[in-house]
Amino acid sequence: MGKLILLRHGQSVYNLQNIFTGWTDVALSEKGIAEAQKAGQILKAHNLLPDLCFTSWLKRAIHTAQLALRELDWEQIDCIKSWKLNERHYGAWQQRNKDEVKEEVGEERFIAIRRGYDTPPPPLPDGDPRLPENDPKFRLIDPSHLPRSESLKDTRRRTLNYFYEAIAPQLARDKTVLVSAHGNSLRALTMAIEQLSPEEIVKVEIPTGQPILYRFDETLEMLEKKVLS
Ligand SMILES: O=C(O)[C@H](O)COP(=O)(O)O
Repeated sequence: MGKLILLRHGQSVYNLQNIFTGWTDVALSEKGIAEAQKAGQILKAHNLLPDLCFTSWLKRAIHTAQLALRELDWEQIDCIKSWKLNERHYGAWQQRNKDEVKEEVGEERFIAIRRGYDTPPPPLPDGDPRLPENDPKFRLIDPSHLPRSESLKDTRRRTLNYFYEAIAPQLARDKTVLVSAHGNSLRALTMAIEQLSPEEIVKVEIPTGQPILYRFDETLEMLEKKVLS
């Protein structure tokens, strides 16, 4: 079995401003660029040269992969992009300040939605300019698949389908695979890989720009997890 490296994008400009991002396509901050470059240096120090990479359709993840691979002097590999690795869709919370939302809904509901498993944020209403169908980037996707809000459970369904369909076969071919994605799309994958319960996933935070290495047995059971530094 190959090796899997999960990498959450570097800090984005919305992370910096404490704003819910979800499918909003924002750039990396200066710190985020430095974190992505550092991730490449960390991979180099551990002698980890990916055979191929996967990213979402969002530029903070795409740029993180590119910056890390440039740092590794390893830009020739294929980078396959899928919207199924996008961040969880944060519904009507997208583009809103996290503290203001917390104040409005109360801490308990805020944590249940933000870190819990099956409660989505309120969905985007009809006609909202933040709806994915208004973003030309998503014009090729069947509109019935485009979310208006997602729980972690919804995010897990699409990321895990993609994992088994596209990523796991590469691991079975002994490839070293880099996946550059997002806090919650990676929490969804982590939950499945580490077989965590809905109660356990509440406490899991994925740091920006820090590669996480997994090794598996022949049946894709996790053998080892290492947070690389
Ligand atoms: O989409 C976002 O706002 C962030 O990427 C992740 O947000 P969270 O840590 O609040 O879930």
